[in-house]
Parts: sequence; structure tokens; C-alpha cells
Amino acid sequence: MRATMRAREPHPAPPPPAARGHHGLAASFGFAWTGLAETALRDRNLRIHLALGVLAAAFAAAAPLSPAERALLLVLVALVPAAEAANSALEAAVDLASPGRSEGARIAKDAAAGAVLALAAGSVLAFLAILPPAWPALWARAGALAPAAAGALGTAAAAGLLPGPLPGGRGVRAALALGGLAGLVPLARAAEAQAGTAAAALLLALAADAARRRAAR
Ligand SMILES: Nc1ncnc2c1ncn2[C@@H]1O[C@H](COP(=O)(O)OP(=O)(O)OP(=O)(O)O)[C@@H](O)[C@H]1O
Repeated sequence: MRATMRAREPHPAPPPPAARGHHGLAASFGFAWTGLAETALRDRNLRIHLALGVLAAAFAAAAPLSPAERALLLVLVALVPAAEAANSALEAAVDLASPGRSEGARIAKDAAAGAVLALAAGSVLAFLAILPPAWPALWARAGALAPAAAGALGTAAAAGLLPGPLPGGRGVRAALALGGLAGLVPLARAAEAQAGTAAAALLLALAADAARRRAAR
């Protein structure tokens, strides 16, 4: 593979020095946020993770869990999109280094996809380990938690659909974003830990920003 890569076109020259390295922390944060939002635009898998992440964050917010269980769920809610973004970065780097089809490109891409799969599978197992002990208390409060559950479903649908190709233009996206935002209200009211609500809100904000970027294209 090395011999193949040496024979290919060199990478494009980096931007001139004035455009690099002369920005503050806020700008660096902006570049990172842009990377996540643009990945959500391109990558259907990340959009699925955004929707599932909202549901997991809502569970972490409203279910009777220990602080350690909530923390584990919220870390996983962040880690899965992080792994998907890293996978997307690796795919882009491989396509840049090896534009045609090659066995090396396949191995690299499949290994990175496998890393995301392993993390997603571990997240599901962690959820399955945490759910049964919490279930009786959740079931006992089913009536009180129903609005939060409905709100979380609406927010999850908005987070998953907003960055993707949608029929209907800006009006549909705005309605979906407002519906997703409204879904956070009953969740915040029912939440035992607002960190979970904040995580759901962040995922929705990322999806809404991705939708804004798609509309501006
Ligand atoms: N440049 C390439 N050379 C050889 N095989 C490749 C190359 N790019 C992708 N593949 C392989 O083709 C298959 C499909 O890859 P592709 O990226 O289209 O879909 P995917 O793995 O489902 O990812 P995604 O859902 O992110 O698009 C995978 O086995 C992948 O490793």
C-alpha cells in the first residue's frame, strides 16, 4: 500500500500561513462544531446516532438512575457521534490518499467502521445492563413520564431528520426544529438530572445547525 500511495498525486498544499494558526479558542471550537455539523449533513449513520442519542439522553435525564449510571450513559451519548465523526474523517483522508479502489482503502475504512460498531454495540449492552433495575420505578411513574417520553420521541425524530435531505424546504425544517425544541420542555419538567436534557438539547442544536448549512448550500 505504501508503494501505491507514493505513486499517487501529493496532497493539496496547505493554506498559506496567514490562514492557519492565527485564531483563538472560540474559532477552534467553531471549526470543531462545523466538523460535526458537516459530518451530520453527509453521514446518514451519524443522523441515526443523533436520534438514538437524544433518546438515551432523555432516559439519562428522567429515569431513576445512580449518578454513575447517568454519567456512563451521557459519556456514551457523546462517544458514539465522536467515533462516527472520526470514522468519517478517516474515510475522507483515505479517499484523499487513495482516490481509486484499493485493498488498503477497504481495510482502513472497514476497520474504522468496525470501531464505531464495537462502540455502538457496547452502548446498547450498557443500556441493557442499566434498564432492568430502573424499570419498576419507571413503570410506576409511566403516566407522569408519558409527556416527557412523547417529547423525547419528537426531539429524537427532529434530530435525526433535520440534517438529512427533506422534502419541503425551509418551512418544513423550521417546523421540525421548533417541534424538536418543544419536545424538550416536558423532558426538562420531568428530568431528575438536567445534564440529560442538556445533552438532548445539544444534539438537537447540532442537527438544526446542520440543517441550516444544508439550506444555505
Ligand atoms: N476506495 C475503496 N477501495 C476499496 N473498497 C472500498 C473503498 N471505499 C469503500 N470501500 C468498501 O466498500 C464497501 C462499502 O463502503 P461504503 O463507504 O460505500 O459504505 P459503508 O461502509 O456502508 O459506509 P457509509 O455508510 O459511511 O457510506 C465497504 O466494504 C468499504 O470498505
